[in-house]
Amino acid sequence: MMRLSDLRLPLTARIVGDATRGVDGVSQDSRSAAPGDLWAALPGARVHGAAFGAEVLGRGIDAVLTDVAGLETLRRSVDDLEGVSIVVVDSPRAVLGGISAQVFGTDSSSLKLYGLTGTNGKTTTAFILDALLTRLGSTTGLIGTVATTIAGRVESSVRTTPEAPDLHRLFARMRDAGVDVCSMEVSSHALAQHRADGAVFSVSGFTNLSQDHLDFHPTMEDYFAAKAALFTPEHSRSGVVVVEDAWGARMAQAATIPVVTVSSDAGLDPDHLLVREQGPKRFILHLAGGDSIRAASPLPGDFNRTNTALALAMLHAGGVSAERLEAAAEGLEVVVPGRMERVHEAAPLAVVDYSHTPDALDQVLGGLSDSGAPLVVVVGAGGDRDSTKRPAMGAAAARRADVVIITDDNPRTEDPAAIRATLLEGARAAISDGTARVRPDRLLELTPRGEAIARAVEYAGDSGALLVAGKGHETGQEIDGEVLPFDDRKRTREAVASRAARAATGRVQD
Ligand SMILES: CC(=O)N[C@H]1[C@@H](OP(=O)(O)OP(=O)(O)OC[C@H]2O[C@@H](n3ccc(=O)[nH]c3=O)[C@H](O)[C@@H]2O)O[C@H](CO)[C@@H](O)[C@@H]1O[C@H](C)C(=O)N[C@@H](C)C(=O)N[C@H](CCC(=O)O)C(=O)O
Ligand SMILES: Nc1ncnc2c1ncn2[C@@H]1O[C@H](COP(=O)(O)OP(=O)(O)OP(=O)(O)O)[C@@H](O)[C@H]1O
Ligand SMILES: N[C@H](CCC[C@H](N)C(=O)O)C(=O)O
Repeated sequence: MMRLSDLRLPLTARIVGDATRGVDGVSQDSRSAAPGDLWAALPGARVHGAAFGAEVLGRGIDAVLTDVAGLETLRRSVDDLEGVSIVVVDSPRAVLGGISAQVFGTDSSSLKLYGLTGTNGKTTTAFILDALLTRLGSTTGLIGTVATTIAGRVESSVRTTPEAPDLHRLFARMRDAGVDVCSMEVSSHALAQHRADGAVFSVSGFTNLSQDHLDFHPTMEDYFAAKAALFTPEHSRSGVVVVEDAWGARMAQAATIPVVTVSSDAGLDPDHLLVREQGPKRFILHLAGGDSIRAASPLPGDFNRTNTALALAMLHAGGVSAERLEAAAEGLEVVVPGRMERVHEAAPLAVVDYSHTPDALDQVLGGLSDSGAPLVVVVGAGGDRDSTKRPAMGAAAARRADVVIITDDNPRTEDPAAIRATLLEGARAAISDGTARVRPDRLLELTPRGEAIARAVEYAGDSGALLVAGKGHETGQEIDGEVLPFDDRKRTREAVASRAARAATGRVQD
C-alpha cells in the first residue's frame, strides 16, 4: 500500500482531496480498474478516460490520476467527488510509468530486462533470446505480440507492449514467480506513449527500420525518433544495434548510451561482424575483442541469421561469455507462431508468415524464390493502419512472386475493396515499369481470404512454394468491428489436404 503523498510526482502536480489515501495498484482503463487502484483517466485520440468517471468511481475506486481537462470532466459528470482523491498533472501518460513502478515496487526490481525495438524482427528475436536464456539456466519472462510468458506459463497478449500499469503489474507477477530475466518487445507506439516508462533495460536491441505505421507517426523521422528514445539512459543501460541500412547507422550514432554494432558488411566496420557460412542458416559472429560464436539460426529465412546474431550479441552485452553462448545456441530449436511457419513441408511448400510490411514481404519472398520453384503469394493489408505502405506491399509481391493473389487482411473499419485496389495499383505499377516477376494474367484479386488461400494452393500445385502473408499467428479476422474466427495456418493446411485428397481421386484442376 502506498500513500498518494509518498509518490514521486512532478513539482507542478497537485492532489485534490485526501493526500494520505493509500493505493495498492494502478490501472488506466475503466474496464479493468479495481478497488484499491490509482485509476489513470487519460486523454486519448478517441475519448478522454475521465468520461468513464461516474461508472468507475461508482465501483468503489477512490483515487484518480488525470489532467486538468479530466478533473473538469469528473467535476461535471460525477455527482459526488467527496471521498475521492485526485492527482492532477499536466501529462498523466508521462508520469504513469514512474508511478506504476513505485506502486508495484518494480522500480528497483531484481528482474533483468532485455528490450527489442525495430520495424521487423522484434517478436522473433525476443523468442530466440528467451530460448537462449532458458538454455543458460534462467527462469524467464517474455512480453510481446504473440504471447506473454511467466516462468513457462503462457498467457495471451493484448498488444505488443502493454500500457504502463499493466506492464509493471506483469513485472511484479514475474518477480513473484521467480523470473530473473525478461525479454520484451518495445513498439514505437509504446515509446511515443510512455508505456515502457519506469522500466530500465539492461540491454536493448535494434533490428531495423523500414516503412510502417505512418498512420501514427507523421514521418519516418518521427518513427525513427520514437525508437531512438529506447537508446537513452532513461530507458536502457546499453544497446546493440544492427547496422544493415542507413537507419541502423543513424541509430548507433543517435544513441546516448554505450552501444555495439552488428553487421554483415565489413565495410561498415561494425563492432561484431556477422559472416554467413554455407547453407541457409549457419554463421559466425566475430565479436569485438577477438572471440567468436559459431551458430545456426533456429528459423528459416536469411534475416533470421541476423535476428539470431542480434540475440547473441545482446546476451554477450549482458555479460554472457562467447563460449557459453555458443554452447547455448548449439542445436537450438525455436518455434515462433506464424513466423516462417512451414505448415506443409513439400509438394507444395506452404509457409505462413507475419510479413505485413514491404520490406518483410521482399525479404521473405526473396528467400523462398531461391528454391527455383514457382512462387505463389496471398497478400492483403490491414485497415485503419498505414495506408501508404499498401502500394509498396503490392509491388514487393509482384516483383518477387510468379502468382500474386491480393485478398483481405483485417479490413477493420475500412472498405476492403479500396484496400485491395491500392495493393493492386502497386503491383500493376511494378508490371508497368518492368520490374515485376508476375505476369499480368497471374495477378489476381480474390476474396474471401479462405478462397484466396484455396486458389493459391491450386496454383502452387505439387512443385510450387506458397506464402500466406500478413496474419501469421492471428486467429481472427477483424471486419467492421467484428472479429470472425480465421487462422491462416489452419486454412492453408485444410486447403493443401483438400487438394491432396482430390489429387488422389484424380479430380485436381490445373
Ligand atoms: C494508436 C494507439 O496506440 N492508441 C492506443 C491508445 O489510444 P488513445 O490514446 O487514442 O486512447 P482512446 O482509445 O482515445 O482512450 C483514452 C483512454 O480511455 C480509456 N478507455 C477507453 C474506452 C473505454 O471503454 N474505457 C476506457 O477507460 C483508454 O484505456 C484510454 O486510457 O491507448 C489505448 C488504451 O490503451 C489503446 O487501446 C490504443 O491502441 C489502439 C487500439 C491500437 O490499435 N494500437 C496499436 C496500433 C498499437 O499500439 N500497436 C503497437 C504495435 C505496433 C507494431 O510494432 O506493430 C503495440 O504496442 O501493440
Ligand atoms: N530482421 C528482419 N528483417 C526483415 N524482416 C524480418 C526480420 N525479422 C522478421 N522479419 C519479417 O517480419 C515479420 C514480422 O516479424 P516479427 O513478428 O518478428 O517482427 P515484429 O517486429 O515483432 O513485428 P510486429 O511489431 O508487427 O509484431 C516476419 O514474419 C518476417 O516476415
Ligand atoms: N502490429 C501490426 C500488425 C499488423 C498485422 C496485420 N495483419 C494487420 O492487421 O494490419 C499492427 O497492428 O499494425
